[in-house]
Amino acid sequence: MASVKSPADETPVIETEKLVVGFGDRVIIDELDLSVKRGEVLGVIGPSGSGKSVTLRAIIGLLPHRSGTVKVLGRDYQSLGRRERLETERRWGVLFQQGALFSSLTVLENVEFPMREHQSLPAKLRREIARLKIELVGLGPESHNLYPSELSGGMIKRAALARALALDPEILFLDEPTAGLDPIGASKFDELILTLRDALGLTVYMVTHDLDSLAAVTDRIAALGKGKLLMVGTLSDMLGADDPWLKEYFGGPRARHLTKAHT
Ligand SMILES: Nc1ncnc2c1ncn2[C@@H]1O[C@H](COP(=O)(O)OP(=O)(O)OP(=O)(O)O)[C@@H](O)[C@H]1O
Repeated sequence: MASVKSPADETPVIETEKLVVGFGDRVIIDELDLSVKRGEVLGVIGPSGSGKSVTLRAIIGLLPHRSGTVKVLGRDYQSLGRRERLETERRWGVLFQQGALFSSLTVLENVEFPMREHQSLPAKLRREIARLKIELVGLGPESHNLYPSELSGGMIKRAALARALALDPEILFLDEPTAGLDPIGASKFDELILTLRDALGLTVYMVTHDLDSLAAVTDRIAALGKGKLLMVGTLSDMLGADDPWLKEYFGGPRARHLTKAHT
């Protein structure tokens, strides 16, 4: 299990306090308190539409919040000036649901992109670093000059992960990283996340619906429901939860093997 050798300590690197996010007259996230410790992998689950992606986007500053605070690496992002924001953004990498690679750039150019934006490195060095990141995520050199439309789903995820790692982040945000992958591809991706976490000391915030991924990768799980935190705890805690949605989620036929392994 991931939790056995987790290097997590108690310092929160992501912290929301009474976070409220809404659109028009709809409140999507309602006074959410959530904290992620350094070095841990937190899985975020919840029914479709419960606000998992909205929370992620609010934490990384892509969505404004109405009230409450979001602190990442000890800084309240919303109160930062432009320069400090850019400095903070360099310290995290994001893997969006569909990969969000630039379709007009090759894999190599996509991975170089954040370095172009945030660093002033000589072109040769930038290219060399991009090659290393691509190798790190398990893509071969034959992928370098391919465009996103020429990649398989698994390759897109890996290329997007290489781009998320381009600036040597401390935190990795993953939005459904294994969605759309076949079970073998998904479990390889899980292994990759754990290897990277252990090798690079990353903190990982992972939104997922994937039960196997939750079991393989996470140290703790936060369950959202109707904009609130239903529960936070280990997989074993989740398997013993009283909440009706959690009972159904972890008690359903797809979760039976987890129940056998963890209770
Ligand atoms: N830009 C937006 N404008 C208006 N409403 C939005 C916007 N983004 C998200 N929402 C609404 O916020 C709610 C939560 O969306 P979110 O994408 O966070 O759900 P989710 O929990 O990630 O769902 P899923 O598991 O299906 O991906 C949904 O009702 C969605 O319609």
